[in-house]
Amino acid sequence: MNQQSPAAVPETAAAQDARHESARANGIHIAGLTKTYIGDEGRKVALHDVDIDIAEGDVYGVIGLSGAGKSTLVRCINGLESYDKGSVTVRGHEVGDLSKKQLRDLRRGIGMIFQSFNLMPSRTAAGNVELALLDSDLTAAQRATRVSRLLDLVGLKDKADSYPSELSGGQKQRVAIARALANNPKVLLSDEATSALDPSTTKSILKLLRRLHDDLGLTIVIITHQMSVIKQICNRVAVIDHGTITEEGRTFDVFANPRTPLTQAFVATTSSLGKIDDLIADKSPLIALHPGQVLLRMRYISQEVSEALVSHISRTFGIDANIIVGDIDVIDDAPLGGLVVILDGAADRIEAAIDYLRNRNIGIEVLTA
Ligand SMILES: Nc1ncnc2c1ncn2[C@@H]1O[C@H](COP(=O)(O)OP(=O)(O)OP(=O)(O)O)[C@@H](O)[C@H]1O
Repeated sequence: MNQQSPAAVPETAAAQDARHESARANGIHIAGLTKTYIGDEGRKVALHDVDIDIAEGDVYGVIGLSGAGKSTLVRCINGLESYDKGSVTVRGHEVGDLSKKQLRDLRRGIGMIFQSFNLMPSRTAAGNVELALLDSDLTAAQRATRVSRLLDLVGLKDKADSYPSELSGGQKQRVAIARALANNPKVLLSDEATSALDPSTTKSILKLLRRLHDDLGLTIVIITHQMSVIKQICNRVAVIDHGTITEEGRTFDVFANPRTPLTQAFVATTSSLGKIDDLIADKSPLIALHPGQVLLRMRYISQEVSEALVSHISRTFGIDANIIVGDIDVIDDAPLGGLVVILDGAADRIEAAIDYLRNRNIGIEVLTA
């Protein structure tokens, strides 16, 4: 395993401390955050004891199923929702302690984009972007120059005079991004911004966000229920389940070694290795196991090709290893290999082979035994 990508090197305690400090000073630091709603159906704990450090410059993903608490988290970050307990600091300011005016200033420094774009149908693309500047000290001419520059930034200069009804979903989201960047925010919150878009438009919007992140030094928080979005753009991810963070880490690490069943299910949606779950559910003859055989899913830092890994364990432990599926992902610029195999041999030899793989930092899931 001689992969040299930074993502392949284990995260050190010093790196974690540095992230923590960056989150507190210039990013988003969330500690012990608890939010309860009191509604017609009684009390509903939407967030429970949430801790998250989003360092300056992160593209940080928060993924969860519907109702997990993602939007509540975003609303706590930009001060639209109060919280019962804990702390939310954005660029060093405790959101819950801010006055109304300070909150307005905070929100000006946080751009937001949504699934539904939230554009005014009666205003052109330029008019929608200009809306975000009406509170500023800029003159009409200065606003027009800035709007034109923003539309250029998102690749829509020629659509300045088009109305939302004349734009595609991807173009509408570009207008919304231009509007979100109008006041030079340091932070951009994206709440399911690509959920209504087809995969290729999603890809182009994520590419745009990545470029804006790189060029403008933005910190971006991506809220999504799609692991493919996390895979394409985020350097770090938190999995939220029923208001609790169940897994958190570098995107590469989470994909290489998903720990909880929910995260494993999310990861499975993005790779052909996930197809094996359908084969199991369908009781496919392809993976019908004889007594003593074990079906194994492995994820490993690529470079070491699948065949080499498989022939090595076969030779060393005197077992047969049959490859069912193999593929390579690229996550946070680092390749991640995956393989599903059936192991066949003496039980203690198979166990020794699995121990060997685990000790070599290969993510292992025994699917059926
Ligand atoms: N204003 C409210 N009053 C009462 N309960 C609420 C309110 N807003 C959200 N909830 C509940 O809090 C929980 C978290 O909701 P939230 O909208 O944050 O989840 P989500 O992960 O964003 O879901 P989705 O992806 O469906 O938007 C859900 O059970 C929801 O029903």
